[in-house]
Amino acid sequence: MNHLLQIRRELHQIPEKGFEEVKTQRYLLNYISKLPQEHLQIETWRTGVFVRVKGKVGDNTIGYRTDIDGLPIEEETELEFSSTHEGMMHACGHDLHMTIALGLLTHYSSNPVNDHLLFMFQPAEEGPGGAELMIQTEVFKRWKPDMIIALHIAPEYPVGTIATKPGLLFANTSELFIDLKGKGGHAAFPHQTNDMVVASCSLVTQLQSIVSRNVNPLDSAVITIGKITGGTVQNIIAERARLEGTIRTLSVESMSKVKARIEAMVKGIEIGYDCQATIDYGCMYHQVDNEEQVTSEFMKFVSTETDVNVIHCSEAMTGEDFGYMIKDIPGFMFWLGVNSPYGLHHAKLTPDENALDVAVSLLTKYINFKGTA
Ligand SMILES: CC(=O)N[C@@H](CCC[C@H](N)C(=O)O)C(=O)O
Repeated sequence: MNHLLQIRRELHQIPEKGFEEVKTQRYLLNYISKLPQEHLQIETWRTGVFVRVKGKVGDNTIGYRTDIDGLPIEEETELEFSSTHEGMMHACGHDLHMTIALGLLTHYSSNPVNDHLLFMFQPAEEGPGGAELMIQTEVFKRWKPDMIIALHIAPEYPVGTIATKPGLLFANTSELFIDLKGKGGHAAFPHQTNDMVVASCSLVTQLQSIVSRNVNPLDSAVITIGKITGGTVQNIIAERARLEGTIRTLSVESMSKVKARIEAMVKGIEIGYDCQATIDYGCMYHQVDNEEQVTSEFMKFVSTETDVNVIHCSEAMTGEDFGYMIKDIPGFMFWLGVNSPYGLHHAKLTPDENALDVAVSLLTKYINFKGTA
């Protein structure tokens, strides 16, 4: 079997939650330990790994980041190499992202370029967020890259397509957890209670008006409530309910505005339903803002390649904590076409593995170009 396929399939079987990527880290370290070590320096950070490939001249450092965590989804692909971890799946392509990073590292471990390369295997992209913490480490500061690259698989594009743009690519995100506490009681005596199922339904409905009525129609925002829990059994009025969701905005300012409106509505629910509410914003990610010059240069580079097609895409409401890595260091992220009928975060996501060779080959050419310039 093709070497990259084998890595991808082995990693696919062991998806783990953010900061619990113990087997994944062991797999990565074991793989890296078998590469020629002469040019490599390896450091771990929590469940992540840094690998530096010392350059031949070594004034500059090119960073390459992959995320390594999985998602709490029960896989339904029926692939023979499906997840062996119940209720967990690599449903956002991080198994492919890691494989591509290992493919590049394998090549550069015996073929270093002039520049140093820094590979970052970053935990917890799906939450609670590893990038912001990883760049605060002493190791990152010591090996600080001058530019950083990352990719994300794109199920909607065919294999051989790369899509990106200079400037804003991914949105600002904030998780959203709202807990409501009222007064439970007998289903037959609603007048003696404050029903948190009714309160939560009303709140979910009200939240829908924020994007349609409070955000400039020429701007964009999303409020998604992905999970509601409340109550205990069908004939008891629920004392508690919890809403879990996420907020997405295309500007930092809109995020503050959306949050202010949510807070006002939650206050209204407290008064209207005589209950107590708490809001927790969980993890928040800074927008992915591709640096204009390096992204344009990359797109131009890809356009000269005959076997890859580059598209100037629109920004997306997805979030990525990679945004923190390129906040102060020039860099970019791009979409890699993997042609899956099912999208990201879907239990039947089946990326076309031919995209692995496309990415490794393209990025090897690009890093050679940048790293020997
Ligand atoms: C690429 C991608 O799908 N990223 C995730 C990031 C999630 C951040 C956080 N857990 C949240 O839900 O806000 C995404 O859902 O866009």
